[in-house]
Amino acid sequence: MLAGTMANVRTLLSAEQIGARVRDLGAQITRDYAERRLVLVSVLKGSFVFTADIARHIDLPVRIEFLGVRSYGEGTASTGVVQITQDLTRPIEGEDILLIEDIVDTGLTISHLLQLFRTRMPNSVKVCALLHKPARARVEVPIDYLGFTIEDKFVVGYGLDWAERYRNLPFIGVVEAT
Ligand SMILES: O=P(O)(O)OC[C@H]1O[C@H](OP(=O)(O)OP(=O)(O)O)[C@H](O)[C@@H]1O
Ligand code: HPA
Repeated sequence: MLAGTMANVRTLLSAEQIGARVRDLGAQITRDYAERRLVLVSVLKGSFVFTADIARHIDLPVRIEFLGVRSYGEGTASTGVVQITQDLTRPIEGEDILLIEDIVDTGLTISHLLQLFRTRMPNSVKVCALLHKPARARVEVPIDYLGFTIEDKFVVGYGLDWAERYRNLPFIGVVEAT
């Protein structure tokens, strides 16, 4: 394919479907975290779109932190090595942490982050993921707030990339072979 040309992407979840689910998740989080010290930790880069959307449906004075994590590189399979590329800017001791993930695929990233965060003495750590791909799970991880369970396909859009491209698509889709 030519650089700068959009591939054929089959829609799996439309912008409307995602929007409705994100609104519901935000309302649920608002109810569950009333009177608590909620910190959303956006697991970059993939979660930047989901974080921006869900944060605006949480009616609480949340703190938002960003954590840079990478384990896929240019390919479509996890390297199994979870690399922190940018850490939080403040301590999280005593706070209620909600990790915001675009996708739980093998589960290796979230599993690593849960272990890391528990050493930092927060009051609680929970997981909010837009997508879950159970067919590829290599470790079981708890997902406290889940948007959608999806089939075993490599997906792009709404923050998710393929070799750093397609994050800007407003829907979630599968790249079709041409
Ligand atoms: O459950 P897993 O198999 O660990 O996969 C999930 C992780 O993989 C992706 O990140 P990636 O390493 O591609 O970095 P990116 O968010 O910068 O695209 C995604 O954003 C999740 O963080
Ligand atoms: O299906 C996927 N798409 C994009 N990034 C990913 N990281 C894990 N799984 C995926």
